[in-house]
Amino acid sequence: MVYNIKTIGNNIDPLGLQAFGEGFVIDAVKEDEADAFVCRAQNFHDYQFGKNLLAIGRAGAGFNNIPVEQCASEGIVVFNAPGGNANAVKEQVLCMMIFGSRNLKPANKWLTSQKGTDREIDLAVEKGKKAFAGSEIRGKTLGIIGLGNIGSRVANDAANLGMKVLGYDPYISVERAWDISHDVKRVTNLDDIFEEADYITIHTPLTEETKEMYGYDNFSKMKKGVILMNFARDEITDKSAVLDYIANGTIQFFATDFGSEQFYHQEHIFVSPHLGGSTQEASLNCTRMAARSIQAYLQTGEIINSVNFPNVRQELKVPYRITLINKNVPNVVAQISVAVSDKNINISNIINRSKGDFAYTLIDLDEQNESKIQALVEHFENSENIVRVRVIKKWSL
Ligand SMILES: NC(=O)c1ccc[n+]([C@@H]2O[C@H](COP(=O)([O-])OP(=O)(O)OC[C@H]3O[C@@H](n4cnc5c(N)ncnc54)[C@H](O)[C@@H]3O)[C@@H](O)[C@H]2O)c1
Ligand SMILES: O=C(O)CC[C@@H](O)C(=O)O
Repeated sequence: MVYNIKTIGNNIDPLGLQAFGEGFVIDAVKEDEADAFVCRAQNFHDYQFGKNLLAIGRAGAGFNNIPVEQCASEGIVVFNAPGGNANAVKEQVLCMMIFGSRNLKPANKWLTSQKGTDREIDLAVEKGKKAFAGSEIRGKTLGIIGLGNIGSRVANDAANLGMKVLGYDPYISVERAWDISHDVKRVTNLDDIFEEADYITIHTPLTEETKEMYGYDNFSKMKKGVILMNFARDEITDKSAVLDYIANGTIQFFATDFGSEQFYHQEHIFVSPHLGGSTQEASLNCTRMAARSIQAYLQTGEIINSVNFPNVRQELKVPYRITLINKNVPNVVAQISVAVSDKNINISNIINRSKGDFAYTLIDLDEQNESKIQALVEHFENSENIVRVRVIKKWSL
């Protein structure tokens, strides 16, 4: 069995794609014939997915560019690469804190406007540089909103650099909480971040809840001279509020990874072109993670790192495995079991896990007879609550 993978956009790491290995062909077919896509930040809202498409691998963390619920309803499993670019973003955030504190942007602008011989410039520098004397991050308070893969790494490293770190994340996973240094103080009220922090960095996904969440209301609680960073998503901060609070001196420096004309050529703003997660290492990690998830899903039906279906892992030991994407409605598992026994087939193992309106069912069958399996597949294909049926044959019996 050969699977066709289509890369979307031209920023997919070729070395990372090698993780697909044998049994996969890259970019040999058109988008509507592919079994799976590997993509980065391309927008798939309003995109018409092909009927054959089984999976999308997002070689990155944020998946707000993909309509994941629509994908679930069309039987498409969406994977991301959690943590694959977290170190890259963390490093840029640490860089921005220091870059902002040391006034390097206005200092560089002032210096490069000086004319004359080197001696004359040197005299001007020594006379004028005090206007740009900055402050150190050691001993200051950093507030982090979102303590996931990126936020937790920023928290630990900032604590190691001598900062007092406050973290806010009402949905933090237990696993992630274990990774965070005891020196990081967890706060349960967002106001504590805005009232106490000298530096604030946001690392939450863009959701209905977080869209423009950070604006006038929070900023009115900030101390004067705060350095604010948004390396999460453009829409998370209210742009007018950012500009107004820069104008009144509350925000001393704003670093964002998302371009907007309103932010260009502003002394107190540094805009980077969505570079936080764009290092060679991160691109390789993320592509490799997306490729491995797709590979496992297509070849074995296992789900690892999906954002629209639960994780399902089960070693493939039987001749035939059937996987179903079904509506999460009562009685489906019973109907599936009855259908299998009606064909006089024995179930070796069945796993059914739901997420939202859809569920994934993996059925391992103690059966070698291909025509019996085919009849069962046809039954499932005609079942109203089942949106995707796949049959996976163990390679070597
Ligand atoms: N600039 C870049 O290149 C770049 C790179 C990677 C990720 N990102 C963005 O950063 C986001 C975070 O990435 P990550 O890898 O840390 O993701 P993650 O899923 O590991 O962590 C997100 C954290 O945010 C928390 N959270 C969710 N809603 C929250 C809320 N309302 N308030 C506080 N915390 C909340 C979650 O509980 C989770 O712990 C991504 O969703 C993506 O949008 C940007
Ligand atoms: O793919 C990219 O270049 C951006 C990645 C980043 O925004 C992410 O959410 O992982």
